[in-house]
Amino acid sequence: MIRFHGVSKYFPTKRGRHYVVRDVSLEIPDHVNVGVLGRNGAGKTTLMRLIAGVDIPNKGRIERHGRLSWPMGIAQGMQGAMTGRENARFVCRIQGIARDAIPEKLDFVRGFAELGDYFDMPVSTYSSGMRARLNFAVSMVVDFDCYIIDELTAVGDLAFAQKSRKMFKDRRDRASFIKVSHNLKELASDCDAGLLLDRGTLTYFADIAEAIAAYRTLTRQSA
Ligand SMILES: Nc1ncnc2c1ncn2[C@@H]1O[C@H](COP(=O)(O)OP(=O)(O)OP(=O)(O)O)[C@@H](O)[C@H]1O
Repeated sequence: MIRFHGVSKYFPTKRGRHYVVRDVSLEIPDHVNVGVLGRNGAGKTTLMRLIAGVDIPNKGRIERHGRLSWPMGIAQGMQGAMTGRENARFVCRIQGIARDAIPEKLDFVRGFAELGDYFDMPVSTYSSGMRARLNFAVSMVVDFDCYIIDELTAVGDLAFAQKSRKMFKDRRDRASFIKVSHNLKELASDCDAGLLLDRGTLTYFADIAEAIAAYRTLTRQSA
């Protein structure tokens, strides 16, 4: 369960504060796959960073129960001077994976991220897509209760995105996700519930179809 208690997040601009969320209180239940909707620049990436705890609110707090992943999909979070293998090994260690289980996890990451020989080269030599695939594959070796996914389709090609979606389907009974996507068809088929972000307000819909309908109304109004 994730609970927002009076959460505000803003960025200072020349014209004053730009609010991504303003005084938001809501609850995201456990075991529910949630699709995050919002227009370009609404603040979806910032919201995912807040939920994952890699960014903090200006006001209020976010209560989290269970193990949440870091934001996946974006090409961040890996040490450029270290190789993909070293990064993956480091994460395995800090996440408490048994030493003798690590080689198998590293093989999985190398294969899943489709890095080939680059796995043993510094991450600074990777393309942003390769970094994001590494980030994604590494998070898959940890048993999180909830995965925070920011635009998976931006991670790589369609085949990678499909493979990743299948991975979540296979884990459905033990893990859920909160994901941002501009692909409404994908959200409708993969998610149970929705979060709609618009001009500082964040609304939780227990039914993804209702969230998509509200988002469509919003985009029609601003068209
Ligand atoms: N570090 C920052 N400093 C100032 N403004 C920022 C910062 N990070 C984001 N913003 C602004 O906050 C708003 C939300 O950005 P964010 O990237 O979270 O939106 P988004 O909904 O994910 O966008 P998109 O759909 O285009 O990917 C944008 O207007 C952006 O310019």
